[in-house]
Amino acid sequence: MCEASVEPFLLFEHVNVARGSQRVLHDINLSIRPGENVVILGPNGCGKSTLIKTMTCEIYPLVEPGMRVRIFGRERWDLQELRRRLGVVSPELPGKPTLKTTGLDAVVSGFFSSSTLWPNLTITDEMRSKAEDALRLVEGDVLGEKLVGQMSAGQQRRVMIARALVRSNEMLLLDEPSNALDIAAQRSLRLTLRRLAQRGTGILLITHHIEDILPEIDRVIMMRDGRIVADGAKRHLLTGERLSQLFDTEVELQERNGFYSMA
Ligand SMILES: Nc1ncnc2c1ncn2[C@@H]1O[C@H](COP(=O)(O)OP(=O)(O)OP(=O)(O)O)[C@@H](O)[C@H]1O
Repeated sequence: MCEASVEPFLLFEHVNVARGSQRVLHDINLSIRPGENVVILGPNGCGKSTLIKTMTCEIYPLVEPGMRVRIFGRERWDLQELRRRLGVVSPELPGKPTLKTTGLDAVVSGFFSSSTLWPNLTITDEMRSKAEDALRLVEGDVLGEKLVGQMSAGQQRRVMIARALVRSNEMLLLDEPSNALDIAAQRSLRLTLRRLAQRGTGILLITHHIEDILPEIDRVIMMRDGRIVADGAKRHLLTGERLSQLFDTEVELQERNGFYSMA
């Protein structure tokens, strides 16, 4: 199959989004292929999280002439169905009840997009077995029995990735995944994400940590003031000069074994 015939995972045309009375995304045009690995970079408040929330239909664009949103080739989605195809890992837990849930049950709760396994839910053996597989995939087997509220931030993040993967392993959307993780937990999270990318899961990453940009990520989208100001190959865009302009501060970059860091 030639590349041009592959239906994009996401297609945004002339997307504008308001939050409150303020327009925060302006004329976003974006196409992302399934399995593509992309990082979105930009200063605080530039609209990165709003963009992700628009992709997951938590926020809707303004209905205006020329606006078009297609996700997995469709314009209309039942939210539950969309969340079954799209793995979303946000910085927060899905809700307080998650804290009293075991790691395995938290992953199973992903099938229902719920914060815990409420008594009315019907859980099948297949769901449990898929949840165990997902936990294994993030090397979180030992977390199955542990209460989420008693896990470290890094362990919770692993469980949340498994929870996102249990529904789908097509595309994983991660908003600041390494926040609040210590150096070892950040490293192990990156290894987990690299493994997933190498297996064909598309990674769409928002981060403030340059070190989070995996070697497998080859596309960089830069945002500023609610607009996409650059979108292209990592080798062209991930430079100190570009980042200095984007963040309005002097940035020097160094690259080692496919990873970048501030010099
Ligand atoms: N719940 C909200 N209600 C109203 N405005 C909001 C809300 N959340 C965000 N905004 C505004 O939308 C704009 C974009 O915010 P968003 O959180 O998408 O940026 P961001 O790039 O993800 O920021 P950060 O890097 O700090 O997480 C900002 O001007 C922000 O003040």
